[in-house]
Amino acid sequence: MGVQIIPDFVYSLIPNTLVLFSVSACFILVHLMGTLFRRYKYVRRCNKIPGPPAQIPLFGSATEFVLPPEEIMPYAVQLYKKYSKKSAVVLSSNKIIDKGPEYDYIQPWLATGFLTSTETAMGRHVDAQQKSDSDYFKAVYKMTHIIQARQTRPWLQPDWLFRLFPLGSEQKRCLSILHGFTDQVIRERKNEHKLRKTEQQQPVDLPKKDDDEFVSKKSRLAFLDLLIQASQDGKMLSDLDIGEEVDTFMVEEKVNEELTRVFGNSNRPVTMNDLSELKYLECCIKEALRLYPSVPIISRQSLEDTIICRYDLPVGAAVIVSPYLIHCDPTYFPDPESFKPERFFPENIVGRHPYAYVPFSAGPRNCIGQKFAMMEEKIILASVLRRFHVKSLDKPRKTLPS
Ligand code: HEM
Repeated sequence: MGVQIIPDFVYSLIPNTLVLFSVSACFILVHLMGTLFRRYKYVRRCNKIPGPPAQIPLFGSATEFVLPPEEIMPYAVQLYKKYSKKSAVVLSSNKIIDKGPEYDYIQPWLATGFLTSTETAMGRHVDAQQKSDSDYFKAVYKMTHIIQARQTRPWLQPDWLFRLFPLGSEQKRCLSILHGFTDQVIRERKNEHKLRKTEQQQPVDLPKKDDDEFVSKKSRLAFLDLLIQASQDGKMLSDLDIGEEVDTFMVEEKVNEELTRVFGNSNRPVTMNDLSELKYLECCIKEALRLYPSVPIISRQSLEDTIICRYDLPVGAAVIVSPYLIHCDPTYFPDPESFKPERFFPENIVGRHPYAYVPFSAGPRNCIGQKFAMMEEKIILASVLRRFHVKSLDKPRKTLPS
């Protein structure tokens, strides 16, 4: 039987290791207690702000939003109706100016390619609407789902922890599809540019493109007869459906009248002067941004302790402002679900709360591109509507989530 000899210095190390271990454990414990106590004080301060009571101590109301993505907005509407008794101006504050952490989860996708990879904006057609099952289309939806999940579930928020969950590997897979597509688009566009350069060096007589014909008023009116025919005595389209189509048509008609007044029958490009004339079109764009704000939720984080509406908001608190909810508030926009460009006529905006309409946010962190965006939309819409009669295949939103 062999005898194992343990050197003396190993014995001398054991008490030292024990001491080190105990000191570390104490240190961690004290640190943990301190963090929990700070968190307790923080949640206690936040709980004085009207809102749903915390379900799990120390989590505050964060767990309220651990819901399937499609249920988040309807629930937010309920909370808004219940608790939004006072209007507080958060967006103009210089203390609540930092972007909230909710944006971090969009970063891996948006920062590296989302803006350049949407559909036909880059001149390449994804065919997503026809091929709704395309990998790209699925990846877009999956990514929005993952972002929402991370925004509402604290355990998915630290990057290292998120990577351990199946959603972490799912995100990796989606990003490789989305970025792969972007890279391909850029490659193709570069090749096209190269080709065009070569063509320019060897000029050829291209056949002249036919001028686009305006859709005549007569044929636009025939559209109504078509609707009535299509209704087949209410079997295909109800009176309500026809009514909606007629409302849409009336708006279109007004836009078309304005376009005809400004451009006549000319096919000339849109000028800066024209843009200031297209007042009704501008109201239509504003109304569309009211009902369907591109940024439905804005998140901010307070830089220091702040008082809002007499409530104490501790430093670091996340504040969510929802243009989507504000825009649907009947206090500011009666009959909020209806598309009524007239709401934005100068006489109708008199007296409206200056923060009741915030599709471009407001205050010190508002959208720096809003004038450009409005001009761009006007030019594109004017150019398309002068030549085509457009009909959405999507039904307008029927009812607000209750
Ligand atoms: C209809 C089109 C657009 C809408 C609805 C829109 C809306 C918004 C909103 C709501 C914000 C604030 C987001 C937040 O604080 O979380 C924002 C920020 C911003 N937008 Fe836009 N935007 C549009 C087009 C543009 C364009 C065309 C540009 C650039 C040319 C642009 C540049 C920016 C920038 C740089 C910010 C960040 C400002 C900051 O954080 O200080 N936007 N936009």
